[in-house]
Amino acid sequence: MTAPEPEALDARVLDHLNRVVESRKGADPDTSYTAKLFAKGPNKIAQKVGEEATEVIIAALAEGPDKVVSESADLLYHLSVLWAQTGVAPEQVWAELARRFGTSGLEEKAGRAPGA
Ligand SMILES: N=c1c2ncn([C@@H]3O[C@H](COP(=O)(O)OP(=O)(O)OP(=O)(O)O)[C@@H](O)[C@H]3O)c2ncn1[C@@H]1O[C@H](COP(=O)(O)O)[C@@H](O)[C@H]1O
Repeated sequence: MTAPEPEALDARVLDHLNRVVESRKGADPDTSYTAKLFAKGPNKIAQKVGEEATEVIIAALAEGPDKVVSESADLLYHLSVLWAQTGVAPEQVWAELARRFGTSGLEEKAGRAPGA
């Protein structure tokens, strides 16, 4: 799959990335990093998401905005692999984000069951 069209260089790039990631299921691990991650399994994929999240934190606290950009891209890519591996369609995440519009985070927190 080729790069997205220039007019899609906004959040739609995530949909393009997710399709590329899905297309790597069953691909040759010698020619695809994504296929290699799928072959290593859920523990490795989850570990990579944790590592990349930590790298975003380090970038934000000590390395500056350019590094935040590149580490965020690494995190979103690995999250895309995790969604594909767990059978989550990106549209489910988009729908959940959309559902939350109009509800303040403070309001949502106040409505949680005790201890949740
Ligand atoms: N966006 C990405 C992307 N971001 C980061 N990475 C890879 O993620 C890895 C992260 O680097 P690390 O140093 O943390 O990982 P590592 O030490 O090599 O890995 P481990 O030893 O921890 O497994 C690097 O190999 C990066 O190249 C990505 N690999 C692929 N993509 C996208 O996925 C597409 C398909 O890639 P392939 O599956 O490799 O064809 C690419 O065209 C890109 O669009």
